[in-house]
Parts: sequence; structure tokens; C-alpha cells
Amino acid sequence: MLRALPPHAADQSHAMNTVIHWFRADLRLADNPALTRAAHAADRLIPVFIHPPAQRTAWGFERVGPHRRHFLATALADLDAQLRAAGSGLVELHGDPVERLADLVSHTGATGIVCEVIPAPEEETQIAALRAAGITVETHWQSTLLDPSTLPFDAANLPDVFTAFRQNVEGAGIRPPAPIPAPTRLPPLPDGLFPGANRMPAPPPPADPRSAFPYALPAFHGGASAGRAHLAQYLARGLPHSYKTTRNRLAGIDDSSKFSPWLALGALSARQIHAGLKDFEARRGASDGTYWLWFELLWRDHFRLLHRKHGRHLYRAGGLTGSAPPTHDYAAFARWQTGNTGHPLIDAGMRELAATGYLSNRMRQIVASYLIHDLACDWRAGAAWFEAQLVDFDVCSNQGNWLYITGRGTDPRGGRRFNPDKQAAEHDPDGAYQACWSTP
Ligand SMILES: Cc1cc2nc3c(=O)[nH]c(=O)nc-3n(C[C@H](O)[C@H](O)[C@H](O)COP(=O)(O)OP(=O)(O)OC[C@H]3O[C@@H](n4cnc5c(N)ncnc54)[C@H](O)[C@@H]3O)c2cc1C
Repeated sequence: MLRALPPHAADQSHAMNTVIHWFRADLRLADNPALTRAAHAADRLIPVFIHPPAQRTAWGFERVGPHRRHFLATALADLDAQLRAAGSGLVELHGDPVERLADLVSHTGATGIVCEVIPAPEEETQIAALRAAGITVETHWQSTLLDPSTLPFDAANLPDVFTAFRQNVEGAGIRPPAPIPAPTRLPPLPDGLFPGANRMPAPPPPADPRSAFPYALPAFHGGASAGRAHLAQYLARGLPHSYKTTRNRLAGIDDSSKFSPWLALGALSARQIHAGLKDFEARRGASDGTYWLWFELLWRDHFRLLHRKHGRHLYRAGGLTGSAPPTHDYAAFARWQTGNTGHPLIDAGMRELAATGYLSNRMRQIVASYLIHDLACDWRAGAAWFEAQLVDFDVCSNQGNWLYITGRGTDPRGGRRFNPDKQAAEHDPDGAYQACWSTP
């Protein structure tokens, strides 16, 4: 917690108190306790986003691909507009986040940094490095639906198996806190900082009319404005009621909620979605579909809480098991990446992913299983490819789902193998999906 920042700027007897709010995966003003806290503590507030340097993965491809870069750029433009409307603006910097933040503190005399917790090793190392450099950093846990302090177990005793976790939560009647409103006015930026000055263009990749998440259209842009409008139309059209029966389909925009890209950047919070669903249930009744959306959002929470419990052990080749490192076949992996395995369903999925940056949950499961269990490749390479491609890449959900399928996480069933022929017969009986993606 914060050591040096005052509880409120008005409590300061000395001159200007400058505070940095470091936006990480929380690109919204509403339901952002870290931002609200920073705004209360500051006379001058610096909302900043740091673009890390481009990297290549150990598997030989760029870590963040063009779909993600463009989706993020639309989210940042929207965030900047909202900050400006509240009297502030978004400062964008490029480089190593720890170095850039340390420079910013030293150039502005900021008393500290406020930001969200991301319970993953790289992100936790950044916070530790800032603190080791003598910088005050106050972190807020704010991306789960549930408040961990209300759970009937502490972090170390989190049930490892999802069903036990869910039953504990539901049995104890735990409900998420209500989302908090956006601050209407924010403290101004210090002199000499200019929002938008360092923005880098991220041109959209060619739009593909087959996309199930057509992020080139303004309605699917990355920011909170589009995210809130998407949630509102999803509820207004009564789609929660059909969710449970359509969620395993492979291709339609409305077959699943498509909340994930906004959740991944924090443009929407899980609590905002939950509040919308509760309001929907009050007006239009609860159903299997509304329950199942809660159920899936609990999966998302469980992966975050598993990260808090098991930390970097989730990133070992053997995951939480003592298994030997997996085998890897670079040539087979390249065929998988490019949709050239020879299996029409797998190739369709991998082409869709590369062309659009999105893939249904069912297809993610099928292609991940195929890579691990049929092509005998390293699950970490698959996770890295998803990280590069998915507009909804989320470190905890991605790592957690890959571990689940490879059987090196906490699931007692030792992995999930999906037979692609059976999956095709069940989920694409007329071959429409495979025909749609028979070409890149
Ligand atoms: C190998 C693999 C990798 C994945 N990587 C990611 C990732 O990087 N980011 C990501 O958000 N999801 C990931 N998922 C989970 C899931 O596929 C997506 O959340 C979902 O497809 C997103 O579409 P939607 O918003 O329409 O989901 P819906 O079906 O409408 O679900 C509503 C919300 O519930 C949550 N949710 C649903 N299923 C899961 C799940 N299995 N795990 C965690 N949360 C879930 C998501 O937040 C989602 O937005 C992965 C799944 C697999 C099998």
C-alpha cells in the first residue's frame, strides 16, 4: 500500500502534490478505484500509458501482432478523449515501463504511482523494480468480479479446482461489489506534459468481412465508449437469454458475448458487466443464459486468483506438475500457425485467428488440443502465438486455459484432448465454418 501519498490532496499543507496513475490493463475512468484514489491524492495528476518496446518471442515471432496493436490504439484514443473531457489527458511514453516511470517521477517530482495489480510474473517484477528504485507505488486489485477479501478462503487456500471454487463462492452467497462511478473532474496535468504527443500510428490490418469480432468497425473499437455501447446493445437485444445455447457455436458475432476484448484492456470491468446483467435479470428475468455468463466470468476470476496463489510456477514448462518439458516440433508448429496442418477444421481456425485476431472458445480449445496432443508441440509456443494474435489476450486467462488443456495446471483430469473429427461433426456438421475459412 501507499506509504507517502496523502489520503487527499486537500490534506497537503505544502505546494503541489503530483501523482502518476499508470494505466496498465484498466483503460477506463469508471469503476477504476486506482484512478479514483490517484485523483483524490493529487493536485496534479499524470495519467500515463507506457508502450513497451517491440519484442520477439523465443519462438521466433513478434510478441504483439497488428490486430492487438490496432485494437489498443483505438482504446487509447478513446481513453484520451475521456480524460480530456474530465480536464486531463493521456500521456503516452515508449520504452521499458520501469525506466520510463522512473524518469517521469524524477522529472516531475511526483510523490508516487498508483496502478492496478496484474498478478503475473512480468507485471509483478515491474512493481518490485519500481519499489526497489525507491519509488512509492500503491497497487489496487480491481480487475476481478469478486473482491478477494470477501471470499471464504485466503489466497493460499484458494480451491485449485474451478468447481470447488464456484461452489464455495455460490454457497457463501458472495456477490461482487457495485462498480464505482467515473470521476467527473480530474486534477490537471503538470505544465510541460502534452497528451497525445508521443502517439504512434497503428494502422489497421486489412478488415476481413468474415470476422466474428470486426474491430475495424467503430462499434468494435477498443475503448470504454464502444465497450459500454456493446454491453448495452447486447442486453437490449435480449442476447443473454440465448447465450447458453449459442456459446459453443464457431463463428457468429452474437453467439457469445464478445465482452473479452474490452475486458482484456480493462475498457469494461467485470463488475460493470455484472451490474448490467443484474439489471437485465430484474427487468427481463433470470435464465440459464444469464447464469452461464456469471459462471464464465467466475472462470476468469479463478484464473486470476490461481495466478495470485501459484505465481511464476504457472510459467514453468511442467506448470504445476513435475512433468518433463514438452517436446516441440518447429515445422509442425509453423504449419499450425499458418493453417496448413492438413486438417480442415484446425486450418480453418488458425486462418481465422491470423486474419481476425479472434477465435471462439470452442475453436481455441480444439486448436490448442491439436497442437499439444496431436502435433506433440510445446504448449508454451501455442500460448505465445495466442498472445501475439488475440485482440482479447489476457495473461491470466490465456496461461490458465493453455495449462488446463495441456494438463499441467490445477485441473485433476490431466488435460483435455479434443478429437477434431468429432468436433467438426458436432459443431460444424454442414461444413459451413470450414468452407468459410478454406482460404486464408
Ligand atoms: C487456449 C485458450 C486460450 C484462451 N485465451 C484467452 C485470452 O487470452 N483472453 C481471454 O479473455 N480469454 C481467453 N480464453 C477464454 C475464452 O476462449 C474467451 O474468454 C472467450 O472465447 C471470449 O469470447 P466472449 O467474450 O464472447 O466469451 P463468452 O463466452 O461470452 O464469455 C463471457 C466472458 O467470460 C469469460 N470467459 C469465458 N470463457 C472463459 C474461459 N475459458 N476462461 C476465462 N474466461 C472466460 C471472458 O471474460 C468472456 O468475455 C482462452 C481459451 C482457450 C481455450
